[in-house]
Amino acid sequence: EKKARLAQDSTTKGLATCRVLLAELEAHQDAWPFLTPVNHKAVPGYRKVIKKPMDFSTIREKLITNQYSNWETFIVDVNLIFENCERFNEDDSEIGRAGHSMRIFFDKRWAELLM
Ligand SMILES: Cc1ncccc1N[C@@H](C)c1ccc2c(c1)OCCCO2
Repeated sequence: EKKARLAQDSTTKGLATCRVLLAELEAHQDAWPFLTPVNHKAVPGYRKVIKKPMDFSTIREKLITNQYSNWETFIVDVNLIFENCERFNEDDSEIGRAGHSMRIFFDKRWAELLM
């Protein structure tokens, strides 16, 4: 509850938990569309439609270079991946389904680890 949230917030423990969570996301079988930045040359229209691209390798780089002040700023970037996916991909598509699967997994795990 509140006390736990405060304890998790800007402590190193909160960010160490983000590393655990990110490793689980990267290892998930449905992570494949989200592991590296979308190459806009390979995906026509992506650069125009998606204003704030994000992917797991970029999040990892930001974690390593201390660009997240707390776990909440980390969560914002993870959710950006799923929002971008829903915006660009049909729900009934390979990548769309992978995005929904990853979001369900993520929502469950961060609640268990960080709340
Ligand atoms: C997350 C996302 N959203 C929209 C489009 C692509 C992606 N992911 C990228 C990594 C990707 C996945 C599948 C691809 C692809 C690129 O290359 C074009 C050829 C088809 O295969």
